[in-house]
Amino acid sequence: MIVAENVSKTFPALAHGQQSHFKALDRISFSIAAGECVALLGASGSGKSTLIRMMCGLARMDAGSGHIAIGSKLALQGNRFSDEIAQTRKITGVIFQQFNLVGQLDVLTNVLVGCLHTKSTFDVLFRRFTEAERVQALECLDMVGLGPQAYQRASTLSGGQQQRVAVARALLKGAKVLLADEPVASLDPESARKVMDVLFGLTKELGMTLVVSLHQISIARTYCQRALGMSRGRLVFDGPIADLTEQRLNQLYGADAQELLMNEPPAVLHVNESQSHSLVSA
Ligand SMILES: Nc1ncnc2c1ncn2[C@@H]1O[C@H](COP(=O)(O)OP(=O)(O)OP(=O)(O)O)[C@@H](O)[C@H]1O
Repeated sequence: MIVAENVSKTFPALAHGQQSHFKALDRISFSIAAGECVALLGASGSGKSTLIRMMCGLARMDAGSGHIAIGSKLALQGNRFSDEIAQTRKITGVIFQQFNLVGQLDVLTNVLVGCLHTKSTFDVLFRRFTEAERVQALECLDMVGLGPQAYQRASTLSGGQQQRVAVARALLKGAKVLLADEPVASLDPESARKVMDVLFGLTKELGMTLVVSLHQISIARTYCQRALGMSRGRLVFDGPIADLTEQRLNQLYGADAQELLMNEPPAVLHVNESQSHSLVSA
């Protein structure tokens, strides 16, 4: 479902007052099968967000890089967007740490934003949505446990609820691939658990592919079977999350590994795959 081949990204930088460059991604290659749930791990600055931005087609790679394909369509090739990028963007939903909701609009309208790519500029400007779109958006809100909040202003929701609205928006878009960039980093443990339950439960139920960058190892261990581990722009681990030994965590996080493990919240209970998403409470 996702293939990355030889992905590199260099940013301009200053070193000792001189123009220089900084390699944020260095020849990254991996492939992810449909339906997989993969944790993207690594210390701050290791390149996780940059990689996610490439996968969702928000940024270009270096000239001479390989390619990124989503759902057998080419998104990026070398330093250019592919002709097929509209198709890869259409099936890719992105969830950021900072929810990206419009606070003064109601929750339902924020979800309806997920279908903007199917509408004309005129409809978008005047927020003209069909009854069918509204019904579908309400269904998506129900799926993340927020049906009753549909007509509340988005700004009145808690952080965890706002993140679930972002998930509902990706569902309405009909995304087959979900890329989540630190979706629970700013949430308390209980809200984080609810958001991860929704993300994990729905992606399993709908057969979506999930790549989620996380700072909390315990959350990654609870929900994901596989991890990609980044260090200084390089992919240094790709395998079952159970194989992430202390030695490998030291490689990923360096001197911060011990502190990170000591500050980990207790592992949350693994959501039962047969549990319905309707169990999620507001
Ligand atoms: N637009 C940019 N210009 C210059 N450098 C950048 C730019 N974007 C990212 N970088 C650098 O690239 C490196 C990787 O950044 P990135 O945000 O991908 O890391 P990350 O692993 O997601 O970190 P965090 O976990 O803190 O979000 C960092 O050193 C960052 O400063």
